[in-house]
Amino acid sequence: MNLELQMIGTGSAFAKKYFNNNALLKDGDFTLLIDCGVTAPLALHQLNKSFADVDAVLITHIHADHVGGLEELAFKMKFTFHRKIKLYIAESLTSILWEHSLKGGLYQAREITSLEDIFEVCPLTPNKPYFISEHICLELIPNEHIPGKKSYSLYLNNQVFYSSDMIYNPDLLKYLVEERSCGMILHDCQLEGRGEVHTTLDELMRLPEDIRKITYLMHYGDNKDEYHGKTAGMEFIEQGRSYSL
Ligand SMILES: Nc1ccn([C@@H]2O[C@@H]3COP(=O)(O)O[C@H]3[C@H]2O)c(=O)n1
Ligand SMILES: [Zn+2]
Ligand SMILES: [Zn+2]
Repeated sequence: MNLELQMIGTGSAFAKKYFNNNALLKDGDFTLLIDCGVTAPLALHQLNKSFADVDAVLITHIHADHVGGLEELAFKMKFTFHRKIKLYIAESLTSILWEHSLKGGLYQAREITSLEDIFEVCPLTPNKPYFISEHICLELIPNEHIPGKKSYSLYLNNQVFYSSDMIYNPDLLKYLVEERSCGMILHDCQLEGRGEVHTTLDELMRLPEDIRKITYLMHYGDNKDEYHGKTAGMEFIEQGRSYSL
């Protein structure tokens, strides 16, 4: 596939040791930022990067650890870099993102009155693949996360499933592996407590071995190190490290 995935953060929403669960997906010179949480500017800075290195941003759902850095990104693009990058987002979320999340901070008469004043908005229809660069094919898969709130997982190049935030859905994982040649799963992983809005480690440990073998854990809490060797063979994705896909 020849893509590189670098998690700029691997933490759960309120983790303090890890940044928000956001990623850079690189296809040669093209860099997609997958989610842009509150900590994204600092996370990039600590990797000697900045929003200047980002060519497009994709949003999976509207929670601060996934969109909270967009205000800074937008201001930087508009007034520092003078560049409009592509915003990939489910069509169902475009007006919600502006009206309920970004407008309060970004609105400026005659300058910024809509998402389109900042981004080249690319609304995506779920369950439909889109080539967004030469080698990145992206599909949004609707998932269950928060009651009444739309949120999406990603399926990359018909091979890699990126859960973003979702409750346990083993049937979806089995379907992707058995019917759609999925060879890698990056899954959110709540280490403790009941999985009311996320998937828990206990739930993932119930998956069949062939699925666990290709499952990597992300969006975890600060005490992740206590769970090394206690994950039924599933590896933790490491913040800052680059993975070849
Ligand atoms: N019903 C809810 C809703 C939200 N939350 C917490 O808030 C976080 C928002 O970002 P997240 O990454 O989806 O994780 C959520 C829960 O930690 C929660 O614990 N229970
Ligand atoms: Zn989250
Ligand atoms: Zn969330």
